[in-house]
Amino acid sequence: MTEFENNHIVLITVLKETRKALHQQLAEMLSDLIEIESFSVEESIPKVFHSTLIVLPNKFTIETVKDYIGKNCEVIIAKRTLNYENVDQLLFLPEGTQALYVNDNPETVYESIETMRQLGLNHIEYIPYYPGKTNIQMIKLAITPGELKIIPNFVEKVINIGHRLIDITTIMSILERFHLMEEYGNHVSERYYRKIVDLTKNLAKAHRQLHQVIDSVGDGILAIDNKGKIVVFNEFLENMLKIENKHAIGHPIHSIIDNIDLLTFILSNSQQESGIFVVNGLDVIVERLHINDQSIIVTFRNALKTIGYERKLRKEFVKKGYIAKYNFPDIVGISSSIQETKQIAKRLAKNDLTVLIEGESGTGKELFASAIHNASFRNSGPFLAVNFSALSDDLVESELFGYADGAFTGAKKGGKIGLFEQANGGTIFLDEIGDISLKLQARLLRVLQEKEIMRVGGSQIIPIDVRIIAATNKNLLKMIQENVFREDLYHRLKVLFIHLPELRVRQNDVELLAKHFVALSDRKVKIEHELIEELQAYPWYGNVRELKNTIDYMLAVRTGNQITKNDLPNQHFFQKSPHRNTNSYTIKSIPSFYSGSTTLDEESLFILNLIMNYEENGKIIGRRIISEKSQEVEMNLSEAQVRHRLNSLKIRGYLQTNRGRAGINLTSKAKEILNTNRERNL
Ligand SMILES: Nc1ncnc2c1ncn2[C@@H]1O[C@H](COP(=O)(O)OP(=O)(O)OP(=O)(O)O)[C@@H](O)[C@H]1O
Repeated sequence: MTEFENNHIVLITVLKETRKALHQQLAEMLSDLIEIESFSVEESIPKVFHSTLIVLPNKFTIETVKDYIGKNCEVIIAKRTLNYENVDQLLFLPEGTQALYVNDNPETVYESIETMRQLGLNHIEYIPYYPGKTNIQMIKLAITPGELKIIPNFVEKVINIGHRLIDITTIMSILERFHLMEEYGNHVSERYYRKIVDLTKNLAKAHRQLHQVIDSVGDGILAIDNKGKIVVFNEFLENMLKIENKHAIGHPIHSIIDNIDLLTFILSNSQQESGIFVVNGLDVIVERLHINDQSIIVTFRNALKTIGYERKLRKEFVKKGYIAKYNFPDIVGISSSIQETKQIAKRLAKNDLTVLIEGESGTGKELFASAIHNASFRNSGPFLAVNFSALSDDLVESELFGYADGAFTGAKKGGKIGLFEQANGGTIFLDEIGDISLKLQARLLRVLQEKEIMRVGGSQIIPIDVRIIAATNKNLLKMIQENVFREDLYHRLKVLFIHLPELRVRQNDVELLAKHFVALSDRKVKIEHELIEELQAYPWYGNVRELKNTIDYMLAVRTGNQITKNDLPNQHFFQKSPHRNTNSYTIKSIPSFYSGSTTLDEESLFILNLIMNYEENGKIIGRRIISEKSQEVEMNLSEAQVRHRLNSLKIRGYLQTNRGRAGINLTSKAKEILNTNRERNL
């Protein structure tokens, strides 16, 4: 799957009006999280988009706009729903009113009429109308979702119910695509429901039919007025709670809900605005909103069925299954650094102590953990890989430690066995250990010290026999200084230690790895020699995983039996340097061959600038000085990294080594770029 560079989406529509309406809606929901751009064919679309998440208002638009959708784009076709805010205008029409329903194509016309009927707005007789329709009835009243331009002339009165809105599941898909779901999903859905809630307030005053609007929402909705009486109780909730609406409306909330925890939650003013409860045997996500400090609105979603993301996250949590897939021979690399690391890891495998693996993302931490397990005496036991970045604290805790019978509302009967217990006799791999809360750190420390666990809400001590391998791509020492990681836990974890070298300091592994990944998919494909040189010169901030993704991409787009420089993805594909905000250079971190223009990554630019300064002052500069200077701007390049950069700059024609004198010289190509950049920065 392509990773897009920024949280950025482009909405493309045919008509300007649709663009404006949907842009406004997306902006209301998402603008603080995602940058939204929008274009319409009517106003003109300025360019072809690449590596972009494109949102289209319906499937008919694809054909019209397909030429603007370039390489590596992903398209989300929005699901649309009636704009509930505006339908109240229809309620006051007398029974049997005839109205043209006007939209731009037959399919949406019939679909919308169906939705209107489902909403209970069937006191109106809808007559389909769309451009090109034959057999037209001259009706004087028209209803349209924003398509004012195509209303036929004979119509005298138009009710514009506004453009159909993008529905919540599409909004959630967008969030998920940028991995924002876990953190912001609730928050955004709250905004969405708030709209509906505002509507409910109007509705209460208006017409009983409006309840059907509320009923059409696929979640339970309950509203309570300032006296604690129920004012809205929709059909979904009737089914969920097995209580008829007429027995709920007007009654105090406590006469309807007898689950004390749920009731307390609904009526409390606490910060927590959502929780998981068991309602009639179902796991339900309940969200609470206070409106004007007086009324309360509560939504009930079936945790497993509705959006289903909690379950997905759980799956993600134990994402790699229960078997260790990799062995030491699967770890490819001829560089001395990787060879040495493998030797050390093999020795550690024979031991049963805790291991901490440190390394940037994509350097192969999980690969090593798996190989260590397989080479250890525990290899016939389970290997469980858990990733801490995926779930909330409470869920992590119950997943890891399990819970006792009746531990909390929603706890399954008989309790649940946690991952530590499941890993008994084997190894548990705790990935992204730097992401766990201090509370969990304390629990984990106890596991390491005592080799025993206690289930959440339980009192029984359960001994466990599990080897722990932890991994981090964060600087735990720095986190200790910042008081967000416990020092005692760090030492317990780091009994044995492996550091995995970044791919950019083992340039000589690139060729072998590239060939390895090609071979994994199709042995017959060759790699062009020049491409290998380009790959070796690239800094690979996403390490081996990024190289693998790049090769996979090229294998997919190649035309012949060889992958070449022409198959390289464009610049947005690549992960940026983590240092990209630490200095003020304007030229971004993409080497020239990827962007097609003369751009340089910040580190290379920093090095070239430094060499120029030294040259201008008649001084000689070497690797050590460059490395030291890089520490001053927190770029922290080791001498090996500097050597690698210098080589790469040489290959790309920015540097030459002058045999007559010691040191390195800039080429005219480099000087030109640096001078332009200086002018730009002035
Ligand atoms: N030396 C290697 N030889 C072969 N494949 C490798 C090597 N190093 C990494 N890989 C591959 O690169 C990908 C990323 O590796 P892995 O998941 O182990 O990285 P990681 O350091 O755990 O990443 P993260 O910190 O992001 O979880 C995997 O597909 C893995 O198989």
